[in-house]
Amino acid sequence: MAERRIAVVLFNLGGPDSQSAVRPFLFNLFFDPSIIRLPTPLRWIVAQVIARRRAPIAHEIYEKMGGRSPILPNTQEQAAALTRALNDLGHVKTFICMRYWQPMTDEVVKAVRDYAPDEVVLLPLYPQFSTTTTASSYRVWQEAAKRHRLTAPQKLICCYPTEPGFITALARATQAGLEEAARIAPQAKPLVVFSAHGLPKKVVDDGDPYVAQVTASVRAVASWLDLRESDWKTAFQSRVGPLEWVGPSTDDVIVEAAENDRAIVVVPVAFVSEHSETLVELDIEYRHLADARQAPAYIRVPTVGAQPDFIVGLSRLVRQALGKPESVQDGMGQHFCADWSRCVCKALG
Ligand SMILES: C=CC1=C(C)c2cc3[nH]c(cc4nc(cc5[nH]c(cc1n2)c(C)c5CCC(=O)O)C(CCC(=O)O)=C4C)c(C)c3C=C
Ligand SMILES: [Fe+2]
Ligand SMILES: [Fe+2]
Repeated sequence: MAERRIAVVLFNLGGPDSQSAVRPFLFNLFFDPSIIRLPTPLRWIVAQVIARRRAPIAHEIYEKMGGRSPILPNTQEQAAALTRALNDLGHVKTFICMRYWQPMTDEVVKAVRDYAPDEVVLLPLYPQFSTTTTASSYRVWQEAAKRHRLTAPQKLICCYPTEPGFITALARATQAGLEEAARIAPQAKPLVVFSAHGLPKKVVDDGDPYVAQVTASVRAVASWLDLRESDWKTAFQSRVGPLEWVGPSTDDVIVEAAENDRAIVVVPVAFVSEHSETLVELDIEYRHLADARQAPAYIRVPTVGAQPDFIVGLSRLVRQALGKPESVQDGMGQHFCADWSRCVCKALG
């Protein structure tokens, strides 16, 4: 019998690969109706205006990382590790599909169609579901699949905020961060600051489950580490634009912790690889805030990246979606949740 051909598609955000890509990347982001909820002609104008205004700040951010985002090479490393973890399943090929910069959806859909898979598994590199990330990637994927006649059965893994491999990888890295803080500042009480990308408050009020799922991830890590409530806080970073965003903001929490002589251990809980939000915002800007207030320690825990526990977790999700023993297919047909009892991702339907 011929080997089953499986395509695994990793959804991620993407990032500029040169300084000249910064403005078109920002335009793509702000032209997304999941990010700016306006009708098309107006959204096009608004996206042009915001991209032009934001470009100088974004240029500075990417300059600090050598003029480009490392999100693609980091995602490629995860893709290679995941392919190895799935090689017993048959002929498995992993594709990367970025939302706002290359490789983008049309190109990837055509590559997947040309691979002629028997099954396609769509795996967002966003453990927590948001209308602004997973749902946005999924919508443009479906549109492109129709356009390019990709007809193989497709399954979306919607979210996995408490997937054990993800939680174990994050908890182990946090444990190492706490040990480092104790070595640098043995006298100081540590505070673990779980930091997630924020969202406009209106998006959450309209039913986006992202913040609830971030909270589920945080509680799972805190419980793995046996932390007390006073040992940790959840905070939200990367605010852009004039709207009110969910809080508390990571910078405020860091300033307060530093002023209270806490040793700060920052854990990125919604990013699974390194990019501007970790390497610049957390490592440079927020470290500067902590140093200026003489925090006894400021440790930034690395993202889970290609850590074996995380990759095993991702491979488990793919196996579940392919209908292997522990399949958790829900009532929505093609949609799979790692933990449906906690999942409120009906926003997808
Ligand atoms: C959990 C992941 C993310 C959510 C939710 C999210 C929502 C969101 N983002 C913006 C605006 C920007 N995001 C930018 C960069 C960026 N965002 C994410 C992830 C989420 N965004 C990542 C991984 C990155 C890094 C990309 C890279 O560097 O490779 C940027 C660009 C950088 C900058 O100018 O600060 C913007 C702008 C909004 C408005 C939003 C929800 C409405
Ligand atoms: Fe973002
Ligand atoms: Fe779900």
